[in-house]
Amino acid sequence: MPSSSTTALDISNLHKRFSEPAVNGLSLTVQDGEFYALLGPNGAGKTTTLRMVAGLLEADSGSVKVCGVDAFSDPIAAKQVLAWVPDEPMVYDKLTPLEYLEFVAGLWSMQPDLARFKADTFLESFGLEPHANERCGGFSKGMRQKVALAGALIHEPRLIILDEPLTGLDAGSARQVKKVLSGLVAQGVSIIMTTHILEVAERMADRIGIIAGGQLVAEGTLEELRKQASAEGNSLEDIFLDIVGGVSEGDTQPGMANLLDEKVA
Ligand SMILES: Nc1ncnc2c1ncn2[C@@H]1O[C@H](COP(=O)(O)OP(=O)(O)OP(=O)(O)O)[C@@H](O)[C@H]1O
Repeated sequence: MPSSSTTALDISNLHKRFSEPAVNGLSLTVQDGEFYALLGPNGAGKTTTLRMVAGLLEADSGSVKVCGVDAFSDPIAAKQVLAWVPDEPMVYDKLTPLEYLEFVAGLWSMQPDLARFKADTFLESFGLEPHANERCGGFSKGMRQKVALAGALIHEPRLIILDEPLTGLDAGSARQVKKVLSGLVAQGVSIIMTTHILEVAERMADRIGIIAGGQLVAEGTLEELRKQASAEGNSLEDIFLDIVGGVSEGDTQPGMANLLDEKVA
């Protein structure tokens, strides 16, 4: 059972190697009700870390605790308190959003009345109400993303793990998703999210962790990061580029420059 610990996520000395080390002794914590943004250049190990936390990839060593539950020795209990939303979410084309959400709620053995209430609430929050009874097969990528996100949130997880949740969303959809996430954090839910949209991390995150080469190279509030960086400017972009340098790992392209072109509402 989850403990009453105030730590929603406790990652300690996590390692994962493919042909090269992808995650190399990473440790970080996310407190209850905290919004934590995980930043890093391409190939830094962000997705690999989150996949291990979500129980989708076996770690070589280290430990992960989700709301006090050891995710490696008790993965089912850990999965009950977390939500995982990958960057390419999957929904069933032949189901309508309402059917999909009721199906997912059924997998969690939720009471039908509560499931319907939660489904209606999310469909409204994500502007999907008018499409509640249309099949997902005809939906745009952004609409499918919002349906998948609603499905991941319906069982009232205490820790939400999001990998690039805003990629591919238009400004209006991004705003809807950000509003839902902020509302959940205000209720005490914890979020760890990867993003290349630094403006989102700057605006939404309580704390920001920067990883490079599979290791946490900086962490703190925006103010704390400002003090750690020697950047002349003081935007998160300046701090980020100062800390990780301007070049992505294994990449000859300028680091975040192309990604920073993405703008959100
Ligand atoms: N299944 C895999 N098999 C082999 N190598 C992998 C696998 N998954 C990830 N890697 C490698 O591990 C390293 C970290 O990848 P990861 O996807 O975690 O980075 P990331 O920080 O999420 O990058 P991005 O910002 O581009 O999504 C990369 O070098 C990647 O090529």
